[in-house]
Amino acid sequence: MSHRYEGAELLERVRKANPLVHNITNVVVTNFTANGLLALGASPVMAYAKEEVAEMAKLAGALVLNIGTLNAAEVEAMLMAGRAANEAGVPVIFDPVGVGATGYRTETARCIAEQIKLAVVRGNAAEIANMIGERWMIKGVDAGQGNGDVVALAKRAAVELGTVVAITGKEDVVTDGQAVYVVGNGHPLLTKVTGTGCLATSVIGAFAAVERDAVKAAVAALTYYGVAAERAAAEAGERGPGSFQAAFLDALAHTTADDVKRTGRVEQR
Ligand SMILES: Nc1ncnc2c1ncn2[C@@H]1O[C@H](COP(=O)(O)OP(=O)(O)O)[C@@H](O)[C@H]1O
Ligand SMILES: Cc1ncsc1CCOP(=O)(O)O
Ligand SMILES: [Mg+2]
Repeated sequence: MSHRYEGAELLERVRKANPLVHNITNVVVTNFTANGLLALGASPVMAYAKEEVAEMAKLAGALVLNIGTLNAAEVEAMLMAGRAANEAGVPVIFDPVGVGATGYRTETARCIAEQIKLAVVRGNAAEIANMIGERWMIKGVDAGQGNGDVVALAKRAAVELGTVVAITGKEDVVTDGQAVYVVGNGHPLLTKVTGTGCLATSVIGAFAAVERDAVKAAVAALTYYGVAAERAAAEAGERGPGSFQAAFLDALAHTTADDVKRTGRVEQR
């Protein structure tokens, strides 16, 4: 069964609603994330101070937490923002960047997952595995993509974490532990531009702001994202990662619901 059409409709809903997405993210990807959300048609804000995060999270359509360059003050702010979002019914999306690489990242990510009700956790296969104490190879080395185990991993993680899990890679897997969707769109050049995973997480946030079914939101977001990447690669891929990055921002703005309908590849497993 295909959810392409529903996904296309969600893209239009995001653009109509222009949802505020509150990001507490890392220093590497901040500008790219804001520009990517603007290109999509959402409204980004980055706010980190403990004096204001709760207020901002309550105002937002979604809260995105990303531990890419974490430190103690930021983690404290994430927990405050997460609690406020939970109280206000604002969906919280989590990107466990680099979990498994250091004990601090692993402990922090698990603490956030325990204390905050998360709508979606989005990471690569190694990060999601390490979230649930399974030791997969760290990014840069094949973490199991293509051998079918990613679906099983995503289901185990969704059950254990009690949330929707999205594992990205050559194919993206989205599951709540029961229904499983695999998105085939994307392009290898995405792995040559830093922040494309982090931006994918924030784009899921924008879709979750307009769709409370987190599986639907994540599938629609990642399909749109992959379709835009294919368009950018066709436009500028020959020139390399720099041109691709600019073309990708343009494609995020220009990809329409109709493009997603025509070229989105979503499969239910
Ligand atoms: N080999 C690949 N082919 C096509 N798309 C890919 C490939 N690897 C990753 N992607 C896409 O790149 C984006 C970022 O995913 P990923 O690289 O897994 O995140 P991260 O940077 O957090 O590790 C996702 O949209 C994903 O679908
Ligand atoms: C390079 C780097 N180092 C800490 S966070 C970060 C960005 C990671 O972004 P992504 O996971 O989207 O490639
Ligand atoms: Mg990442």
